[in-house]
Amino acid sequence: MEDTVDHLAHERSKAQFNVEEMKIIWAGSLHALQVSDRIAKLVASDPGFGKENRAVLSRKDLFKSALKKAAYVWKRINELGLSEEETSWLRFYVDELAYDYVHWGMFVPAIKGSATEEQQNKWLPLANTMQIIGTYAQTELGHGSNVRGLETTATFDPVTDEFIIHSPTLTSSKWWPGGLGKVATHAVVYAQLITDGKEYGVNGFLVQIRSLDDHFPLPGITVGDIGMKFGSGAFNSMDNGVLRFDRVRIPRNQMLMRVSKVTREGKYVESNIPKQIIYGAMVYVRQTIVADASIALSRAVCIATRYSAVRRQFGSPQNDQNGNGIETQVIDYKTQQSRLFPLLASAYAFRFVGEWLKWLYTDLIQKLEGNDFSTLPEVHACTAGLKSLTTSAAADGIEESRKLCGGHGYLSSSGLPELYATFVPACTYEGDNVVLLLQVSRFLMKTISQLQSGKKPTGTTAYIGHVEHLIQCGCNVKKAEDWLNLCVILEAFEARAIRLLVACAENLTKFANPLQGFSELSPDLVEAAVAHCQVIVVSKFIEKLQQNIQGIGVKQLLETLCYIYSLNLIHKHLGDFLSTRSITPKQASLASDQLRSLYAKVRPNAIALVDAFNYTDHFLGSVLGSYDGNVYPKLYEEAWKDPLNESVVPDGYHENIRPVLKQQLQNARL
Ligand SMILES: CCCCCCCC/C=C\CCCCCCCCC/C=C/C(=O)SCCNC(=O)CCNC(=O)[C@H](O)C(C)(C)COP(=O)(O)OP(=O)(O)OC[C@H]1O[C@@H](n2cnc3c(N)ncnc32)[C@H](O)[C@@H]1OP(=O)(O)O
Ligand SMILES: Cc1cc2nc3c(=O)[nH]c(=O)nc-3n(C[C@H](O)[C@H](O)[C@H](O)COP(=O)(O)OP(=O)(O)OC[C@H]3O[C@@H](n4cnc5c(N)ncnc54)[C@H](O)[C@@H]3O)c2cc1C
Repeated sequence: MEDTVDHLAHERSKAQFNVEEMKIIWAGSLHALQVSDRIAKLVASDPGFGKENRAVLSRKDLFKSALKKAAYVWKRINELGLSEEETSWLRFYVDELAYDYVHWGMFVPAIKGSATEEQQNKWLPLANTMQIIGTYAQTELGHGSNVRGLETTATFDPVTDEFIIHSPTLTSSKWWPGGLGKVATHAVVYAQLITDGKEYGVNGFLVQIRSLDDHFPLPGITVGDIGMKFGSGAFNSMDNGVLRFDRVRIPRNQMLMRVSKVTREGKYVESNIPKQIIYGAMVYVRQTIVADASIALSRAVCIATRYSAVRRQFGSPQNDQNGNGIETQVIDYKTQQSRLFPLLASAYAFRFVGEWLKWLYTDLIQKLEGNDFSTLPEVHACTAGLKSLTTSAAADGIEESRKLCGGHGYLSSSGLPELYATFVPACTYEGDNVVLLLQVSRFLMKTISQLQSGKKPTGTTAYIGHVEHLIQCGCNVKKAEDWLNLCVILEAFEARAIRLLVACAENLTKFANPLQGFSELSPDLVEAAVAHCQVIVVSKFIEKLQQNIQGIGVKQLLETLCYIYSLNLIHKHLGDFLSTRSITPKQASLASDQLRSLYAKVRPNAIALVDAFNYTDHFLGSVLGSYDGNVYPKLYEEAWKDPLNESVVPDGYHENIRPVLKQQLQNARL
């Protein structure tokens, strides 16, 4: 008989805050919570969205199952007449990577951002109804980070009014685009534009790659899948592809011409729109990846927290003299708390900074519509930096969550290995995390150099305008409780960031060649960029706390999490804080003392804090993280489902086990 006991009920009863209100904070609004909750339940109750066996499917079967699910998603969206908001929640909860992620996540945004109105009117209706399926073909075998170095060419032929798309070398083969391998019918292809014998840099072109009748590649096109990727399941449901062009002709009006165009006569004409708008789809996606990071991390933390409350090891004070009695919940070990609770705090921190980044991006789009490009550099730096910071931390956090679950965390049924394998490439796609931090540092060095000309930094760099104060100020913390002051914390982060940035700027002046200086100092520049991004996350968490937060205990708990996020970072980056004299060694030790008290405050609320994510068991996909905490029967049951257990004596016994055993027996007799 099924066990219906809630093994975590006691934990839930200890919560000191209103969980339902916290769910609203996490979701962003009551409306968002209601819609997401409704769609989560819809997905969880529909067998068409079941996700059993993913880890044991062969690549072909996994891909086929992802195709089936993507088609079913599309069918249900249309049958139910879901709104755009409901649709995105549906895809989110279905939780299976397929071509539709890149179609909706990159192909459509690339057209929206880089095509003219006329082009949008032609292509968007086709894409929006999935009469065509698209991919984003930028990266090549030889070049990913260095977009300017792409080799694919698009040469204008004035005789036929066409572009000739060509892959001149092996390394110019497009490599990685998602959905390209087996599904996409069209691609936005990034290529070097050549007209009238001159090169005009990278531009986007809309190219049909497969027939809409029989799905065969069009003449001149070679296309296929790039092969198995890291981990079982995970990104292997996606057909990341390779694509080569042998002088493929497309009409001139399939160059995406919002930013610049080629006339009928072959003249290249630039508009007053910055060229970087061509990279707009990347800015958009980087912003969404910050939200993905908080989801992926919160999912891992939810699993690790629930399991840590169920799992017991060693004796406890309640034991009798013989050591008999109840063992200690591993969540009560201080080491477990010091590893787990900062991750929990980070999940909330990333959620809030992601929410703010979405606002910043929406604001940019509105400004662009009015031809105001002033915030583009800052938005580029924020999306690049926060994408880098949050994905690196989330990937590390998922792996730490696996370790927090001990041996069982290594089992596929814990959900953690696949979550890690699916999420870790976010550190690479949409820009390698180090390359992106170098972009941030370039922006910051520019901001600092402009101080001399009297330009006042604004937005996320406003603190750089207070350079004199921040270089001189000292931290006033004298006892552990003094750290419970958000202004003190923010100033310590700002002081550390600015001191690292100014040191970099000063060191750069020692090089006659600025490019060489930038390259020599790049490790320091990356560290300074991280410090700046941490200022953003901490300050946005603090801003969140200043909003009208309802519900008993909710604000207090969020404050506790904000302190944990910040003080743990001080602990982790102590070298920076000490070497810049932003804090003293004594203050560092007081921060550690305060962290211990903060962990004690979180402990009774830990389960409720992960319940506030409102994840269904279907979405979590973990026997260790299920809501009821009924871990052991689920683990036991799951093991028996493995294909190896379909037969008692394994296939191959007669060929490969029995002869070995016999030989051992014969050897022993000799
Ligand atoms: C059970 C199942 C388990 C499931 C579990 C699910 C859980 C996981 C959760 C979520 C997973 C969701 C997965 C979703 C699927 C995702 C699919 C992935 C799709 C990936 C797509 C891609 O990767 S597309 C390719 C992206 N490529 C890159 O990002 C390349 C990086 N390189 C660059 O961006 C640039 O080339 C670089 C900026 C590095 C170039 O440098 P450089 O040549 O020096 O600079 P230049 O080009 O000349 O620029 C000069 C100038 O322009 C400014 N600038 C640069 N870029 C931008 C920009 N994007 N916007 C605005 N401005 C820009 C730059 O700062 C310079 O400015 P100035 O200094 O001159 O002022
Ligand atoms: C799962 C997945 C999905 C993807 N989907 C798509 C897609 O749909 N469409 C698409 O076009 N692309 C896609 N990509 C490609 C992705 O965008 C690139 O892999 C990414 O931009 C990194 O580029 P790269 O592979 O050339 O890395 P490289 O640049 O070769 O990086 C290798 C190493 O060199 C370092 N490095 C590189 N340049 C510098 C520098 N200037 N200074 C210091 N260090 C440097 C990096 O830090 C890294 O450690 C995908 C990739 C993955 C993994």
